[in-house]
Amino acid sequence: MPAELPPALLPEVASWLRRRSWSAADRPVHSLLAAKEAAGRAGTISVVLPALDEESTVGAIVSVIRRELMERLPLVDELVVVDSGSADRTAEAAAEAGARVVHRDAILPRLPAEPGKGEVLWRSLLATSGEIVCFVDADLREFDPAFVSGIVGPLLTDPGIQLVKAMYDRPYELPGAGEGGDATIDPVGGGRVTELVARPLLNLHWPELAGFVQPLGGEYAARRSLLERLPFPTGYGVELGLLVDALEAAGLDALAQVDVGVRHHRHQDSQALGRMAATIYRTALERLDRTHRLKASADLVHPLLTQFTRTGTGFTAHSHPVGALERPPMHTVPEYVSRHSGY
Ligand SMILES: O=c1ccn([C@@H]2O[C@H](COP(=O)(O)OP(=O)(O)O[C@H]3O[C@H](CO)[C@@H](O)[C@H](O)[C@H]3O)[C@@H](O)[C@H]2O)c(=O)[nH]1
Ligand SMILES: O=C(O)[C@H](O)COP(=O)(O)O
Repeated sequence: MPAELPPALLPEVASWLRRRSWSAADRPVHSLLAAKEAAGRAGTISVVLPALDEESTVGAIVSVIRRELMERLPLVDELVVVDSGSADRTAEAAAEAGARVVHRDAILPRLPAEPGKGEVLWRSLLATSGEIVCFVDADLREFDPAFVSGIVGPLLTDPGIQLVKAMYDRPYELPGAGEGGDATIDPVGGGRVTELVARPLLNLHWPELAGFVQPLGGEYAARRSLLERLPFPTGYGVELGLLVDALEAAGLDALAQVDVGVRHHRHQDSQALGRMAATIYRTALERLDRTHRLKASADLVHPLLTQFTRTGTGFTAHSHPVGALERPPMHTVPEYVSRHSGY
C-alpha cells in the first residue's frame, strides 16, 4: 500500500489506494485455498498466457504455475497457452511444460483471427471455463507464482472485487544486462509506454484510475461475468480498453491492485513501442468519443499527473500539476506591436 499520499490526489483515489491496494503477502496462499473451497464454482480459476513467438520463456512460466499452483497447492484449475500464430516452437515448449495449448485459429473458426494480443485474450474466454480468468504475459523471466496467487487473492476473498491488476517494479534490462555490463540495467526505467502515454492519458481523462501503478501490465485477473460483458480491442489497446470499460461497468471500488514484486520481461524497441502507443492513444480516443468524455474531462479535475516510486515495501504517489496556460500570439501584445510598428 502506498505509504504516503500527496494532498493533491483526488479524495476518491486516495481512499481507493488505502482500501484497494494490497501486497501478495497480505493473503497467504493457504488462506486462498480455504476461500477458493468456500467459493465453490465462483472460485474456479483459469490462467491464460497469450503467446507470440515466446519459445524461450513460455515453458519456464508454465512449469512454475503447474508445479507451485496446481500440483503443490491446488489453486489453479486450468492453464492454457493461446498461441497467437507463432512461427517458433512456442506451442511445443508450452505443451512440454504442461499447458494446454490452443491455437487462436482453432477457437471460433468461423471468424478469421485478427492479429494482436487482444484478439487472443478475447478468444481465450471461449477456450476456458474458470469463473476467474487470470492473464499472464508469456515473455516474463524469473517468474514468481505470486504473479498469479497475488492477483486472484482479492477475487477469492471479496465478492465485491471484479478486476485486479498486478503492480511491480519495472527495471529496464537490455539483453545481456548484468553479464559484466550493468550500464544496461536501469532499475526504474521500464514501462516506457506506460509512463509516456498511458498514465498521462488516464490521469487527464479518467482521473479515478490515477491510482493504478501499472495500468498496462499484462498480469490481471477478473471475473468471467465482467470480462464477457466488455469489448476487447484486438491489439495492444486491450489493457487500457478493459480498464476504462471495467471502471464504467463496475465502478472504481470493484477494481484493485496487488504488489507482486519485480517484473522482468523482454523489451521491445522504440519503434515497436511507438506503434503500441499509437494503438493505445486511439483506443482512448474511441472511448472518449463514445462516452462524450473529452469535453467533460476538462471539468472533472484540475489537471494532475500522479506517478509512483517504490519506497520500502510499498509505492509512494507523487502528484504534479499539468500546465495548460498559453500565451496569446505575440502580435496581439501592445509592446510588441509598438516595437515592430515600423515594419
Ligand atoms: O500479437 C500478439 C502480440 C503479443 N502477444 C503476447 O502478449 C504478451 C505481451 O506482449 P509484449 O509484446 O511482451 O508486450 P509489452 O511490450 O510487454 O507491453 C506491455 O503493454 C501492453 C499494452 O498494454 C500489454 O499488452 C503487455 O501485456 C504489457 O507487458 C506476450 O506474451 C506476447 O507473446 C500475443 O499473444 N500476440
Ligand atoms: O508497458 C509498457 O510501458 C511497455 O511495454 C514498455 O515497457 P518497457 O519500457 O519495460 O519495455
